[in-house]
Amino acid sequence: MPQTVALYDTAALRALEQRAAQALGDDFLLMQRAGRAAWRCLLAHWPQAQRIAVVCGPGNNGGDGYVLATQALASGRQVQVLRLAGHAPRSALAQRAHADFERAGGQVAVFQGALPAADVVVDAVFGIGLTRAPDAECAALIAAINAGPAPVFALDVPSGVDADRGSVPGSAVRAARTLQFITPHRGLVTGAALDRIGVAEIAPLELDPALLRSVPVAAEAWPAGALGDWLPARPRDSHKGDYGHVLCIGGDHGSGGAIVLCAQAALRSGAGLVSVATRREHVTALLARQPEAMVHVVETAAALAPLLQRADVVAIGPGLGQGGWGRELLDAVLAAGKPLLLDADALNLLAAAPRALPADTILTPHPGEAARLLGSDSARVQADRYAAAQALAERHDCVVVLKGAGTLVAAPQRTPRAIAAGNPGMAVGGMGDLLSGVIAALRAQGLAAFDVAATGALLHAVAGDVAAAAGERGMLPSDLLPQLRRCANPHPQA
Ligand SMILES: NC(=O)C1=CN([C@@H]2O[C@H](COP(=O)(O)OP(=O)(O)OC[C@H]3O[C@@H](n4cnc5c(N)ncnc54)[C@H](O)[C@@H]3O)[C@@H](O)[C@H]2O)[C@@H](O)CC1
Ligand SMILES: [K+]
Repeated sequence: MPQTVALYDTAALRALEQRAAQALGDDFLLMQRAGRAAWRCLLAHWPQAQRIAVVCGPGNNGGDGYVLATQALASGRQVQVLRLAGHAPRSALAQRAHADFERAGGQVAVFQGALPAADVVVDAVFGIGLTRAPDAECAALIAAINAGPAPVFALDVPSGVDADRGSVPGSAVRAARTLQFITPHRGLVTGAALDRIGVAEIAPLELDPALLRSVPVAAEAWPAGALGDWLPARPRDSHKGDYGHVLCIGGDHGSGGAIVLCAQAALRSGAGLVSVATRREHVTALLARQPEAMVHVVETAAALAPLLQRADVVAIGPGLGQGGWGRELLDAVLAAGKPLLLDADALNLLAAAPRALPADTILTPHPGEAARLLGSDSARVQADRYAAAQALAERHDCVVVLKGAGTLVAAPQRTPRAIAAGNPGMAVGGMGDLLSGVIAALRAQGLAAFDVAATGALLHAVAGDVAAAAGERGMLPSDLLPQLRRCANPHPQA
């Protein structure tokens, strides 16, 4: 069964590169391994390709490209290497790889605005050494790579993507496949990178695994297969009291749907009991839709008090609004000190009036909400999702689930986790309300806050992927409800 996957940052990779070069006695060996592994990967996936275009940059990523091109030449393929006028090989290793290519009879053309016709285009412009947004000339090269009909095979990183942050500071190559060298990069599992990377593969370059253990892990990716390791068991002699009582609070005037979805998701994720505290006008519709929910009219904090007492976990925010009603209920919830999840307008209320949160509170912001909590803007949050999630977790001493493509889970002093599941069909109103219910239900089943945040986000994403089999466009949050049940039971008993 696939487990979580260790992800590394570029600082760790640089350290590894140095140690590996020392161990090997010649740092060019690693580049040769990279270029050759890339050539084997190209052959494995595009065995019919005869015309190979290789676009090389000035650094060692370009060097990998020259090694690949030399291999392609030796195999008798038609090879066209090109680069920008200003991208002559700069590093000693790239110069060596370039010299080998020329010695083998290869020629390098300067990019004049168009790429040659090719069956595969190899992107070796920039790897982990990207330091700034590509300038206009480089952006034109990237645009030409993206515009062609040929599939793009990126070496190490789709050029223009920040391998640590997952952001695209200017323009970036959109690859069909990316072969990462040595380790998976932490940036390539979140944010804008996900729309550039295509199918991701790793070439470990025969490095001693002990070397890899000598550098710190920057993040952990949680793929679908990890879900079964984290979902709590359901003993055969258990009863509803063993699975906790979730209280969902929200649904101000005109916003009833959000709290219905939250409660339904909590029920479909295995909570023993689910209560809802909402406005009177939503009660009938909610009960008609979901009779298993215990629905309470709560117009004041006083009416909430007995419900809070009975709850094991509280989820507040979906459809809560930012008026007096929502504020009063949020204040009462914070004072109660129960295990807590804050979402949507509860987060906006917190941003407007910051205050201490109970230990292990879980926040589930989208980038806009995270930005409001940080006094920033969504573009800056998206420019470094890891940093934003960590800063928010530390500011409020809580667990943060930063939603969006490649959802991140962060907490103080913990290695961040990146959810390696989910799809753009989930970009629709109401999906976040489901996530609140899922996480609250799993918390009620006894998981610790940091683990429950990642497990819940993964369950939600995997259910989204199963539901998307019928089509991403037009997928609704309620389409995920039956899939939540299916995915929350990955090992049905015989
Ligand atoms: N780290 C490792 O262990 C290994 C690295 N290898 C390759 O080496 C790469 C890293 O090489 P480098 O450190 O030379 O970095 P890159 O080749 O990614 O790029 C660095 C070069 O590009 C320039 N540059 C950066 N951003 C630019 C921009 N926006 N516009 C114009 N020029 C820009 C820099 O000034 C520098 O000359 C990896 O991605 C990988 O492909 C492999 O050879 C195998 C082993
Ligand atoms: K590249």
